[in-house]
Amino acid sequence: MGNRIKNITERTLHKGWATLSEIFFDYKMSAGNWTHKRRESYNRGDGATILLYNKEKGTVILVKQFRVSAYLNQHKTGFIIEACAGMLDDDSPETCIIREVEEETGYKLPKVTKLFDAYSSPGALTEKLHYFVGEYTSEMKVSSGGGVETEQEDIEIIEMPFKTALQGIETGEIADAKTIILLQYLQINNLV
Ligand SMILES: Nc1nc2c(ncn2[C@@H]2O[C@H](COP(=O)(O)OP(=O)(O)O[C@H]3O[C@H](CO)[C@@H](O)[C@H](O)[C@@H]3O)[C@@H](O)[C@H]2O)c(=O)[nH]1
Ligand SMILES: [Mg+2]
Repeated sequence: MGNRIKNITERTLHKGWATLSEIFFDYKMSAGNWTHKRRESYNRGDGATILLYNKEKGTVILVKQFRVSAYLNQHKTGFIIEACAGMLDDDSPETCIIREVEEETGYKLPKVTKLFDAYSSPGALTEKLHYFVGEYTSEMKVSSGGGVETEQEDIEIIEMPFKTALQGIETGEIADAKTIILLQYLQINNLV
């Protein structure tokens, strides 16, 4: 196919908590002619997410927090039920997710299993999300969780039957893409 992208330039439109950039590049169309494109791209770094499950109890642990973007886009309450997740900052995905699980849920996991990476929304975000699953037991609960207070996090921890979570996808109570992907991964692979 040859190189179809050249002359990429980037200009920062807004640098705040994350960075919104304007990207210009030359793009060779399938027909062979070159075009000039402009795209906006939002960069808040990469992240990691994990679904905690307990096979014996048939349960999963999810977290619930207010997400203003969903609230602005028709979610009834804005309180979204999600798999635990966090931004990598300078850590490896595995170190990040073990830290986030403890901060958000209070469980300290000795081991996690990496599944795959996926771009969260490649039309608009740079973000690549690293997906994990991990088995939890009650002995792994070391603190109350709930998030980091200095970061104003206010996270509710929800332990629920795996079947109830699957039903939540059908009813719309669970409406977060990474969470649906992970629940279906457990289902397809008969892990719970
Ligand atoms: N001040 C400020 N704080 C922010 C802003 N946006 C987020 N934060 C805060 O930054 C922290 C980020 O928390 P994390 O647990 O690291 O990330 P997350 O918000 O749960 O996001 C995770 O899931 C997302 C997918 O749903 C992923 O997009 C993301 O990469 C990460 O994995 C939270 O305290 C959040 O309130 C902002 O614009 N301003
Ligand atoms: Mg988080």
